[in-house]
Amino acid sequence: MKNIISIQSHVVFGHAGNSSAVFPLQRMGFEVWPIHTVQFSNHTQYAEGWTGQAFSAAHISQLIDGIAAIDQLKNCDALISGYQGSAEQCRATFDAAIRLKQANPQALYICDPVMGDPQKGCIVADGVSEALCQKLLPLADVIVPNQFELSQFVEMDIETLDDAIEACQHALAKGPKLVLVKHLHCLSEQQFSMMLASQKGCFLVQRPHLDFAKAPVGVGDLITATFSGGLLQGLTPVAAFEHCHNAVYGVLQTTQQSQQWELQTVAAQQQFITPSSNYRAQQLSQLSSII
Ligand SMILES: Nc1ncnc2c1ncn2[C@@H]1O[C@H](COP(=O)(O)OP(=O)(O)O)[C@@H](O)[C@H]1O
Ligand SMILES: Cc1ncc(COP(=O)(O)O)c(C=O)c1O
Ligand SMILES: [Mg+2]
Repeated sequence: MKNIISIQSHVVFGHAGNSSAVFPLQRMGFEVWPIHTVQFSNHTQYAEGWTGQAFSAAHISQLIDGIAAIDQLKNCDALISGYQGSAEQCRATFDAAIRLKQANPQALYICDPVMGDPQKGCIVADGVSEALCQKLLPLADVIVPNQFELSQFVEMDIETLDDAIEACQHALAKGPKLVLVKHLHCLSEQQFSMMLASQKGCFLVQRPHLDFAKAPVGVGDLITATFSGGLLQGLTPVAAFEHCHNAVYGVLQTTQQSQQWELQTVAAQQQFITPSSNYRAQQLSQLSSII
C-alpha cells in the first residue's frame, strides 16, 4: 500500500482541493493523509460566498511534526500540494517536502501551482505566486500548471504550441522531471488540450470541449490527483497522462449529464478504475495531423 500526503483546501459541500483529490486517490488504491490549508463550507466561486477559515502555516508544520513523531514520514511515498492560502503556508509546505525527502529519498513531490488567473477570476493571497515560482515549483519532481501558471513560472507569454513546448523545456531546466500542462487554451476552442513534457519529448492529448452552464470547479485538483495516482501505480508517464485524461473526461461527462455544477466524483467513481473513453496521447512529431 502506498501513502500520500495531500496539502490542499477542504470544502464541506462539493468537490475542490482535497475534497476533489482524496476520494479518487483512495479509489485508486492509496492511503491518503490529507492536510487542509483551509476549511470552507463550499468552494469560492459561489456568488453567495462561503464560510469557514484558513489555517495558519504553523498548523501544517505541527501536523508534519506529529506524523514524524509516530515515525510514519518514512512510509510516505508522495506529497501533493495544491491551493495555498498564504505565502507562509507555501514555506511550511516547502519544509514539509524537504522533510519528506529526508525521511524517504524515493518520495515524489507533486506541485499544482494554483495562482490567481485574471481570466478565471481566481484569487490567491499576496506572495503566493512568488513563493510557488521561487520555492515550490523548482523543488517539485512533477508540476501540473495550467497555461497561465506555466507562463508565470518561466516568465514568457504562451500563444502558440511552439511557445508551450519552449515553456515546458524552460520549466524542465528549472528542476521538475515532468510537466503536465492541464489546459492549453491557446490551441483550439472545440478541443480541450493537455500537454505532457519530459526529457523524452512532448505529448498532447485532446478531448471534446463540453458545454456547461457554469464551468466546473476542482477539475485541476482532480487532474493532479489522478495523474499522481497513475504515476505511483507504476504506469509510465504517458500511460498515467492518458489514464488521467480519460478518467477526468468521464467525470465531466457524468457531471454534464446530471446537470450539476459540482463534480460528480462519487457517482462517476468507476472512471478512476476503467475510464469509458480511450483517447490516446500523440507524440509531438505526429501532431500536425490533429491541430
Ligand atoms: N472537456 C472539457 N470540457 C469543458 N471544460 C473542461 C473540460 N475539461 C476540463 N474542463 C475545464 O477546464 C478547466 C481546467 O482549468 P485549468 O485552468 O486547466 O485548471 P484549474 O481548474 O486548476 O484552474 C476547468 O474549469 C474545467 O472545468
Ligand atoms: C477552496 C478551493 N479550493 C480549490 C480550488 C481550485 O479549483 P480548481 O481545481 O478548479 O482550480 C478552488 C477554486 O475556486 C477553491 O475555491
Ligand atoms: Mg486549479
